[in-house]
Amino acid sequence: MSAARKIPATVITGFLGAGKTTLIRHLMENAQGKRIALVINEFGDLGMDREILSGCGVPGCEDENIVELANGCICCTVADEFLPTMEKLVLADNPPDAIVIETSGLALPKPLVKAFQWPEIRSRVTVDGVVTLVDAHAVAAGRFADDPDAVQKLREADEALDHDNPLEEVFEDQLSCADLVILNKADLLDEAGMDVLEQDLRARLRPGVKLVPAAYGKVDPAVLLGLDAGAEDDLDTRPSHHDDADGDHDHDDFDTFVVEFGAVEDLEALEARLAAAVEDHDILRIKGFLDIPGKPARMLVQGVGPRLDRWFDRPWKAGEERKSHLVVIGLHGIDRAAVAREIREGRTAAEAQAAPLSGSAGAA
Ligand SMILES: Nc1nc2c(ncn2[C@@H]2O[C@H](COP(=O)(O)OP(=O)(O)OP(=O)(O)O)[C@@H](O)[C@H]2O)c(=O)[nH]1
Repeated sequence: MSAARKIPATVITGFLGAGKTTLIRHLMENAQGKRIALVINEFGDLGMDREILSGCGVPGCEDENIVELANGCICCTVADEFLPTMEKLVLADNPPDAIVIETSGLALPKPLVKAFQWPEIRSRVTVDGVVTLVDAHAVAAGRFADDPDAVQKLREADEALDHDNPLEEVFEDQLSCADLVILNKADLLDEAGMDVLEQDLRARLRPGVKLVPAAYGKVDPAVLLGLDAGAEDDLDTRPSHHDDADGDHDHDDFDTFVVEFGAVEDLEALEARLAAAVEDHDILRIKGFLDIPGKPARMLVQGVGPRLDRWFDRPWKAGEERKSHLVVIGLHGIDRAAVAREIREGRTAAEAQAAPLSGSAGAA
């Protein structure tokens, strides 16, 4: 097969909650007849993004059009999961016009691009571009930067400590691998804030990489697709914190788990408990569904750092178990039992007294 007929694959990367799923939904809504296959690489075997997309009702987002790679690190499952998935897509009787891959918000994109160098894939697919979404609001708020005081305290406690910030590393790897950067959540920053952010980020990008501001991932598909980067052929220009890792790297910086509970009678109280849990623990992301009694639809909950969004996404299906369950992603070592208890029951009186909440939400 000639290079000209390779299927273009777009890698959508970006930290947890930057807006990848939202952008993909917008892309599918505006695909204008282009047949796009979706591959989703989740962190942990939880299937939440697939569930959110297939529940959004947009043509092209049906469950059967989405392939999920359940292991958060694609480079470790290349042979078992990624290659067979890609082969199935490209060898189908009616192969897609384009492939869009949503990486886990904790994934390093370079190993994924590297996987396209495997001979079985290279002859049929090319990486059209790595599109990195940035949560402009979170970055401007310094969420990926080290807290200098905290680092100093750690250093004082342990001279030998090699302090790497896993958030910063993932974020920088995603930037330095980009062919295009979308500054998403522009609605949450003013123009001056966006300008400062743009200047700061530009210094961390490869030369010539464009920054495009956006709200809710509303970017013209013509801007996202057709970058023609052939990224698998110029990996050397995309530095990574893990270049020296020799394929042997650590997956243990982050933990993910599910908290299940019953129908939610008092939504405001739950929101206050979630806000308290986010403040008390190293929680990076919360997403899931709630059973609200008397409502025919399930409620989708999206928490990114301290921000919490919620809306009804689709009616419960006939025979579907109505349940409330939230996926929590946090830094490694997070106290799962304490988080689950706080979400289900709230802070204990002693906890509330020991650390009054800084936000507007009070402990429930
Ligand atoms: N205000 C605002 N919220 C946004 C924007 N884009 C996405 N969101 C919200 O941010 C939350 C996370 O969006 P997602 O699209 O799920 O983010 P993601 O990058 O796919 O998240 P992970 O898969 O967990 O990494 C949701 O509540 C979205 O509605 C935006 O431009 N502005």
